[in-house]
Amino acid sequence: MVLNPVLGKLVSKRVVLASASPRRQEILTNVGLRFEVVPSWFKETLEKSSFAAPYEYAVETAKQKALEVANRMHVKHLRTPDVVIGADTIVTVDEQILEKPVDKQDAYRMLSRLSGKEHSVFTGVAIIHCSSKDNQLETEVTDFYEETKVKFSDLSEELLWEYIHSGEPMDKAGGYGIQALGGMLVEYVHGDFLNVVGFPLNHFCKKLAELYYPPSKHNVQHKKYDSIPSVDTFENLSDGESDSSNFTEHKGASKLDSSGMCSSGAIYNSENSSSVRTGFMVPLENQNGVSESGPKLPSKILELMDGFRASKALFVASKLKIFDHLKHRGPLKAVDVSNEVRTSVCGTERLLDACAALGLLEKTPQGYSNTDSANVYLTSDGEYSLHGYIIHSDDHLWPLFTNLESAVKEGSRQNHRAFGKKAEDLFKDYYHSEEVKQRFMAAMHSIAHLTARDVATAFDLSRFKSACDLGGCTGALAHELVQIYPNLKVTVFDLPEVIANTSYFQPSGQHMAPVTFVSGDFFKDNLPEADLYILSRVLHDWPDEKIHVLLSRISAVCKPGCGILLAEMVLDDEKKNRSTALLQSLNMLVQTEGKERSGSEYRSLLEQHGFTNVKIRLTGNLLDVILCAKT
Ligand SMILES: Cc1cn([C@H]2C[C@H](O)[C@@H](COP(=O)(O)OP(=O)(O)OP(=O)(O)O)O2)c(=O)[nH]c1=O
Repeated sequence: MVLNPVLGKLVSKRVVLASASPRRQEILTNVGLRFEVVPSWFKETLEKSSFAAPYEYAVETAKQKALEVANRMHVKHLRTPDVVIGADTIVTVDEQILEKPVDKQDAYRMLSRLSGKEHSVFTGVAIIHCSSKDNQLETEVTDFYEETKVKFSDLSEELLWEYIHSGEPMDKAGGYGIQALGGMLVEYVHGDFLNVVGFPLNHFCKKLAELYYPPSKHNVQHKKYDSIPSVDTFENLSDGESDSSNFTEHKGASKLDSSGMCSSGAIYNSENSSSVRTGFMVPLENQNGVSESGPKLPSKILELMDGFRASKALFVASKLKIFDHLKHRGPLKAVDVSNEVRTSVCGTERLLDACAALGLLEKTPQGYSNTDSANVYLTSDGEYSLHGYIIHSDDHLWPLFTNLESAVKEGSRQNHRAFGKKAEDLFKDYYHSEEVKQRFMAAMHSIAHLTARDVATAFDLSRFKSACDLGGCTGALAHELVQIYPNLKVTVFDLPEVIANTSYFQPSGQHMAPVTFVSGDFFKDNLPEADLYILSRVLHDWPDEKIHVLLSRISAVCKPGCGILLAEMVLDDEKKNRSTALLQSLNMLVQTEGKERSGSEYRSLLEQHGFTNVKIRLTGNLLDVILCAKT
């Protein structure tokens, strides 16, 4: 495998990717590189006009991103990394630099400029080698850029807006993602595709080859690597796929490293005395000083195997309210946290370390503190707190999921096994035990609040004068709707036990437009009159028979032109791509008679009750939105 020697040079180094881009992380993970992710705080505000060419801007931004992380890690965490990688992707058209759109209008402006034209995508990359001398950070910077040309077809206004409403453009340079829906806009690509997605892997490998395998004296004519050098270029390294005599296969050489990772495989020997490490795994040296390395780590599978550990660490830290304590009192040492939350010091320290490694906390010599996102999402009073949903996940979903195997075998919910109660009785508990009710409502509120803006703006709803959110619970979506559409009167309709407990969740503020709460059962009682009926995360609770009952009741009170708005995780028609939604469907299997459905399945259910013109928007947030009208 000829590429291994290049990336293998990074195996023994502490490598940091100074980027929050999930695409960059994926590209580098896919080739087996092991690295930490520390997103850069460098603000992308360099003066563009001061650069002679656009790529210079991208390269300088990449450099500043990486240097910021190198400095921060050195100063703040006293952990100097060996190598920090930074990157910046820009799109240029008509001599203008396009970065990520700030809002939907900005995305529209960018995409309409790109329509029907060829443009360039530049990614600047900086590889910073760091060392520490007398406690001073020393850096050696290598940088480069890659250009790829992309041509868009002519984009109609409708397609353009549909694409913008999908939510995909917002975190991407030029306002599109070639790797997903944006691929549909592209007529041709000239150059490295991965460069467009955010990281020019091929050029990166060539750069590493230049750095780690400079041309030898007898080979000086090769000043630069125009291709990724084959192993021969690396001073007669043997390739595992060649039949060189230096290659010895060691069957059964399988060991666990300290992190529990398994490595097995071949030994590669080099001509000179220093052993050359190939493969992406931490090499194991045998008695002759020859390093062994095995096949590429199945990192995705390992991540899935460990997934439950990470979930449980998050659940326990949330349950112990560690994020709340750290928000108000941090940074705190492990011993102080354990005193606050009355837990063992050794257990708490391990939990805190795991949370820090998972990116939920920051660890410094002063102690542990919350990351920004922990403050926003994990504290119980954070602006978009998910605390309620996390506790619900731990107390309710976790026991249900431990019975997934039975659910799959039997094809039905598992409340009786998980809680010793039938689902119906459990449902009564939701509303008769104060504690369970509050927990459930807090969980529903968490998700509704977090998704409300995207649900409310997925379509222009300004033509509706009144809306009724059936099963609208705490009114999180209703409040968002009245903010966005000041002329819309919104009623929340839910069971009396729910309505009686909504006051705790109401937003404060003098200028909040009112929302009306009405109690009732949408399967039995008269539905309030409205132009638009909203069902958010309701239909997925029920089997088709019950949905028909509900839709026929809505259809009976809906006048022509009135509509239904559904907010659900919508599966793709082939049910193979949207893993979050597919896992949510398993979640429905273990606890309800419902399931997640595809766009076509929702369309068919709605059309059977006279609702047509069914439009579906994928928001890119947790919930997708479907709008239809009664004919
Ligand atoms: C053009 C294009 C860009 N992109 C992405 C790559 C980058 O992640 C992003 C450009 O923004 P960048 O500022 O380069 O990167 P980022 O903000 O995502 O991450 P960071 O600054 O922390 O490194 O656009 C795609 O995913 N697909 C595409 O087709």
